[in-house]
Amino acid sequence: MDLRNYVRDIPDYPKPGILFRDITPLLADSKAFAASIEAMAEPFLNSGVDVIASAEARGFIFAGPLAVRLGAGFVPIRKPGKLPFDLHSFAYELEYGSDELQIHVDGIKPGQRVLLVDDLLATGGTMEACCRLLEQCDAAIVGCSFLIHLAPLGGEPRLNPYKVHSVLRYDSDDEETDLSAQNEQPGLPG
Ligand SMILES: O=P(O)(O)OC[C@H]1O[C@H](OP(=O)(O)OP(=O)(O)O)[C@H](O)[C@@H]1O
Ligand SMILES: Nc1ncnc2[nH]cnc12
Repeated sequence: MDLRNYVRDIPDYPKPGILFRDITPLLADSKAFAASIEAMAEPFLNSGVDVIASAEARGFIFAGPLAVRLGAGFVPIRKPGKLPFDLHSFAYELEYGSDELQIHVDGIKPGQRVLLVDDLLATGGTMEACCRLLEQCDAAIVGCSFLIHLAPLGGEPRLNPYKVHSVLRYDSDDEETDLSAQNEQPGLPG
């Protein structure tokens, strides 16, 4: 199944010059959604993941099913004003302006093995903030798993030294690579 066929490109959204990768057609198709979860989980099946952590909102869509698939718990990372207990916070710069993410101080126990999940890696600002929050929790970060990686936006180096896995890599606005297909054997169904 070619998951690229389920990602819709919307030019100039949410502002001129941005090519928005719309995953709603993929989410609406049960087989494409299930294949996405499987491909995001695959490198981490034997990694002893205790917890999936993810930032709202689109990350949550993938984090819940991945937690079930990997036999792990789920811990939310949220925008300010959403979590009720004591918090770790991390403020970070976006392309324009700044934002902040938070996690409960007891969401992750020191040493727990955590996989971070999001739908898409662009500049890496969101996932880098998640890494900093997990470091405040003394978590053992197993890696970061994405459905989509927009490689030209330079997010991956910001996640060093952590393992980064993505299912669909886009190297330019009109070129895409299905990384899962690179591992398939020619002639075998898949
Ligand atoms: O790598 P970055 O440049 O940080 O961009 C990636 C982030 O952008 C999107 O979230 P968005 O902030 O649009 O919020 P949403 O999940 O609520 O739609 C996406 O879901 C990632 O979390
Ligand atoms: N180009 C893009 N498409 C969809 N979501 C995004 N989040 C950040 N950049 C994005």
